[in-house]
Formats: sequence, C-alpha cells, structure tokens
Amino acid sequence: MVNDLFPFSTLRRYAGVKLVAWENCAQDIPESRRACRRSFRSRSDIATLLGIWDRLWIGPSHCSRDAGGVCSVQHRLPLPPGRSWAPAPRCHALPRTPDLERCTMNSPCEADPAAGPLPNGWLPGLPAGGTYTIGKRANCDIARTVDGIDGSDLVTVELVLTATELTKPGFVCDFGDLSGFQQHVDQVLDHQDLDTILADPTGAGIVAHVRAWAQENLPDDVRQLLDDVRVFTGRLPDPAADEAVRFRARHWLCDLPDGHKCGRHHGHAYLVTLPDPDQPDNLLPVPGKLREVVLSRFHGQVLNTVFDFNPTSEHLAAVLTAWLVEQELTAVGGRPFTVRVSETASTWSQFTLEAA
Ligand SMILES: Nc1nc2c(c(=O)[nH]1)N=C([C@H](O)[C@H](O)COP(=O)(O)OP(=O)(O)OP(=O)(O)O)CN2
Repeated sequence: MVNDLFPFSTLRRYAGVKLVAWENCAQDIPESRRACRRSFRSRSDIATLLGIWDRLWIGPSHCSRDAGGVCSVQHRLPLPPGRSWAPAPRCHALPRTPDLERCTMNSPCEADPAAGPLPNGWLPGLPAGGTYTIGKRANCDIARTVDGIDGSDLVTVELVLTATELTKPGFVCDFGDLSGFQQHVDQVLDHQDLDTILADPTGAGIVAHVRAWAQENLPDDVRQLLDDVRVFTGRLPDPAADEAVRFRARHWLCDLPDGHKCGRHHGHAYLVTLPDPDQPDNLLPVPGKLREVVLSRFHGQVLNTVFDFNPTSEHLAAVLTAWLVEQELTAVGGRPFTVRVSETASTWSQFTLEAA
C-alpha cells in the first residue's frame, strides 16, 4: 500500500543523496510544532523512512537535488484519508555539517575527497561585542549644473545604519525596510534635472534632501539606526582582484515577514572586502588564508548548512571578523580587520570588533 502511494522507484532516485525530512509535522499530531529533522541516506535508511512515512513531511521549499550538501525530495507525499499536512517548517536551524557532500552550482552532489577537517578554529561563533553597519544604495541618473558648469552624472546615494545589538537574529534591520528609500530615489531624483527639483543640486544638497526624507519616512525603529547618508558621483569602481573575494552561494533567511523574497531559497554573487578602518573607502588586500577559507567553505554551498545561525550578511561579516582575529591576522597597526559582505550590488553589511 505504501508503495502505491509513494513508489519505491521514486525513492530510489534519492538513495544516493542525503534526504532530509521532518518528522511529526502532520497537523493532527500534537507535537507537530517540534519539527524534528531526520536524515536518510542509504537503502536501509529508506526502508526506515517507508516504515514511518505517514509521519513525515518531506520538504520541497528550501532544498533541491543540486542545492549543495543537503538534498530533499521535491514533492509532498500523498497522505492517507483523514490526515492533513502542516505548513512546511519555514525555517529550521540546520546543524553544521562540514562533511556533507559538496555540490557545485552546476553539478549534482558528489563527495569531495579534498574536504578535510575544517581549518583550525573554524567556526569561531559569533563575536560578542562589536558594531554592525549596513548600507543600502540607490542609483540615479541626473542632470544638474554645479558652479555654472554641467555636472550631469550617475549618482549613488547610500543610507548607512549602525547597531551594536541586532534586533532580530542577524539583522541591523531588514534591507526590505529600506525599500521606500529606493522608491523615493526612483520617483523623485532618477532621470530628473535636479536644478528644477532641489535648491542645492550638489552632493551636499542631495544628502540634505535624502536625510530629510529619511527622517520623515523611515519606520521609527529604523530611523534611530540611521548613521549617515552618503553620495558618490560617477560609476563606482570594482574592487581590485586582491581586494575582494567573490563567491556564489545559496541561502534563505529566517525571521522575515511571510512572503518576503529573501525567505525563499535563493542565491547571491557575494563579495567580501576589508575596508580600511581609517579610510573606509579604501580597501585592504585580502589575506590568502581568508580567501582560501571563504572559497573552500562557502562557494557553491547552501549557507544554512554551513552555519547554525541565520545566514544574513551581518552574521557572515561577524564570523569572518572573529575568524581573522582567531587566526591572528590583523589590519594596519595590528588592529582587527573590519569585514564587509555584500549580497547584491545595492546592499552590504560589515562588522567591526569592539576595541580591546
Ligand atoms: N539586514 C539584512 N537584511 C537583509 C539581508 C541581509 O543579509 N541583511 N538579506 C536579504 C536577502 O538575502 C536579499 O536577497 C537582499 O536584500 P534586498 O534588499 O532585497 O536587496 P536587493 O539588492 O535585491 O534590493 P531590491 O531593492 O529589492 O532590488 C534581505 N534582507
């Protein structure tokens, strides 16, 4: 009967990969809220799974066969009459699983013989004291006159927010809370002649305009975190090769409102840089050991399986800062590095350890 509902041939397709399932998730089972994660790998595991199949939720939402490390069945099992499915557990802390099969974005899971023990001290955990800073950028193409000369250009406006305590796990505030900023720049400044819109169309005038908008329009709790408004003129240069580590990885974020796009399983082309603590617009060369650890441990991975915390860019910046300290790698003057992690062209997060 079980085989009719969920043919063994279907299961066999997954026999070589790690199968993740959550037990006790059916709505009519009292302990369903305690989503209990189980892994099934071998044929005999799958026999066990068949034995308890009607108590399983097998999750389609976050993992896929090529997801990197954790793979799960893509469809729900049919239920016997009278049983109903609970909603999929949206977020679950997966344990750190360094020895999982490593999957690249383009190839199916296969064991990586080179994946030895994790580098010494990895992961150090999240540091206790320090400052988290996030930035959200919006671009506008503008015409203007500055000192009687044409000053038309591409202008990037950046909101900078700072916190020493994260409000929700991993967030200074959700970048989504700043979406009104992007809309304002798009609607009011972008593709406009600023001479007709602002009393002062220079960088200082744009900063004053955006600061006033932010004071009036950001949600109260977000406004309190606003530290700076910055304006850059012209195309921003790409960091030099030795000043950045680029990696691609997948994740989903917990503690976001229902329907938020970042709660879905998605991926980013990440950029890790080390701003000079004295001159944040200058980047320091990335130590080879940091490059190595980021590429070997993050690239092509599902970050939720690498960390046992919400893999926001703030958290990534913080653990990398802590790791550099643990490795005794320091910035100019022997000070701890500040690490910046950027998920998208318009967002970044960085962490600076509290001065000892
Ligand atoms: N404080 C944080 N908030 C969010 C993070 C984060 O790491 N820290 N991450 C995300 C998502 O992963 C998302 O992909 C990036 O955020 P988003 O604002 O949506 O950035 P975009 O560049 O895609 O901006 P759009 O204005 O939506 O184009 C969410 N929040």
